[in-house]
Amino acid sequence: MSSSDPRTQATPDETFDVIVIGGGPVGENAADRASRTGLSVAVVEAELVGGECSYWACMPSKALLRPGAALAAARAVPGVEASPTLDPAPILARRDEMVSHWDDSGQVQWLDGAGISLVRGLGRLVGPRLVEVSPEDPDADVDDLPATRLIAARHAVIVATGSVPVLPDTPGLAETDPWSSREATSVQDVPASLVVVGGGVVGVEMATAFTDLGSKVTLLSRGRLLGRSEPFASEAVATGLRSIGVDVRLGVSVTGATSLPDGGARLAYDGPQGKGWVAGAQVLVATGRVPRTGDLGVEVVGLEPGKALAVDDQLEVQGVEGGWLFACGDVTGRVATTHQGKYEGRVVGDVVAARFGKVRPEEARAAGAGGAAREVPEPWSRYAATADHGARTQVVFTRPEVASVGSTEAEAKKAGLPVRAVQYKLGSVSGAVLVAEGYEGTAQIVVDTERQVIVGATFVGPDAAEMLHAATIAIVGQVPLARLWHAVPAYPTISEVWLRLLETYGL
Ligand SMILES: Cc1cc2nc3c(=O)[nH]c(=O)nc-3n(C[C@H](O)[C@H](O)[C@H](O)COP(=O)(O)OP(=O)(O)OC[C@H]3O[C@@H](n4cnc5c(N)ncnc54)[C@H](O)[C@@H]3O)c2cc1C
Ligand SMILES: NC(=O)c1ccc[n+]([C@@H]2O[C@H](COP(=O)([O-])OP(=O)(O)OC[C@H]3O[C@@H](n4cnc5c(N)ncnc54)[C@H](O)[C@@H]3O)[C@@H](O)[C@H]2O)c1
Repeated sequence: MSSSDPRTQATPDETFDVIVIGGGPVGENAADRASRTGLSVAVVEAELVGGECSYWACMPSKALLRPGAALAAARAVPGVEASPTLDPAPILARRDEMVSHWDDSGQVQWLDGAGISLVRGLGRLVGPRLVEVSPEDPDADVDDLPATRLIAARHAVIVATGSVPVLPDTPGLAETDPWSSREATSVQDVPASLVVVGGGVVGVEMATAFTDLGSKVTLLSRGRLLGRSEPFASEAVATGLRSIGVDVRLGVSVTGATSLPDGGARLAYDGPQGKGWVAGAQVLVATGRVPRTGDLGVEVVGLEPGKALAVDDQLEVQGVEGGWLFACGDVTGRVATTHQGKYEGRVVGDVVAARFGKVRPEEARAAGAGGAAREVPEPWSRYAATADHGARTQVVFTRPEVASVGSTEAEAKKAGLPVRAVQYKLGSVSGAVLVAEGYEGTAQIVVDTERQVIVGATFVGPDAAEMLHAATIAIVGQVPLARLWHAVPAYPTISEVWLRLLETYGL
């Protein structure tokens, strides 16, 4: 859009210091921090405040997965009466509670309490610091939605619009009316059988959840499962899925899909044994997500719609003049987890609050204020998302769980680090034996042998999730192994594996 576009000349209906487009978990955090130095902040949200994570992703998926994990834990201890199967009705009812019945009034109340304005509708950039907000579906009955209006930001716009699922252009696939993770996590009627396409995080978690709910699940994956994880984690998850009854087919590429007369679908694929097919009552496509910039108007500031918004460590969008456009969360393409996105939200909120709010001059400088002569904020300061690089965390809530932080061994080697990986079987630790009969799991640390610090860690096993944060602290703190030796794990906890890992390394 040129500066002669009538929308950029129009008087805005309202002006705020900061506009956040997207009221998901990441946008909420950014807005909260940005408002802390007296700036007025508006959040523009097209659907529900709380975003994908609260209603169609993290919360409902974990609510569906927890009962299976609890039952497995009960079964692993003699003397505890465990039911033979799970009952879907109360599981779905609890899921509904966890997503507040897809009602965002609690989150809206929170925004109100924090003094942040909510502007409902789809936000679109129409010029520098200018956002047009319109009802998301212009044809809908929208009595309660405002007509299109123009809002302006005095200082900054922060984009936190998240991501959208990808549907491969496989012939016939779209016509089978496949589920994305939205329909899967909000399921009301559990299908008798489910074919999952994609062996990433959504694929393996949903294969687990729907098996627990009673579906007969087949999972088709082009490569190994969880392709970015340590290979031993991929193998453990494949074994775990097969042990609960999932038909896991690896190395297969879906070539076509046909709808069946009874409402199901048949998928054809090429696999290691040649051509094959599988049919199911429902198909779930879990082949990844892309940043949501397609409908955001980024072309007006010279960026390409559909692409990630590339940011620096202050979350300032690269390639846009004037230091006013920022982005955080899934839309940046950096990391696609809620917690890492919220961390970015806190960083960008603090950067904006310090650069444009009422703070001491040295604080503003530390946050990178000052135009061309500005200082670059220090790594690991509150104005830099340093942990995005070497200390990303993720937990995959399968059985076994996979919890990881930092680099895998392969990533560290690729980055040219001199590393050595050491593993220890969790089942040999007293704490694990007490938690479950026949506990199976593995812990691994990747050590930079020159600096004698940990650069990556992976824990695979029941309840491995809760072991992760110790590793995260060791990595972020760059704690030398010689000092970690003095972090004495309590007996008998599963964390005693830390001692065993250090002994295995040679301490
Ligand atoms: C099935 C599933 C399970 C997951 N489980 C986990 C998990 O256990 N742990 C974890 O850490 N991560 C998990 N994730 C990833 C997590 O959901 C995302 O990383 C997280 O939601 C990103 O937050 P966000 O705020 O960037 O985006 P979102 O949560 O997608 O929020 C973006 C918001 O922006 C709004 N929006 C978009 N465009 C506009 C616009 N133009 N105008 C106004 N509003 C707009 C949307 O309506 C939405 O509310 C899961 C993802 C999926 C799909
Ligand atoms: N517990 C968690 O933290 C959690 C849970 C779910 C999702 N998420 C996030 O959500 C994002 C999306 O998850 P996802 O599983 O959809 O994506 P993903 O990128 O993790 O996995 C996608 C998988 O689909 C495969 N694939 C891609 N195109 C394909 C095609 N045409 N045919 C067959 N397979 C194909 C890929 O090889 C990959 O294995 C992830 O980045 C993840 O971080 C996180």
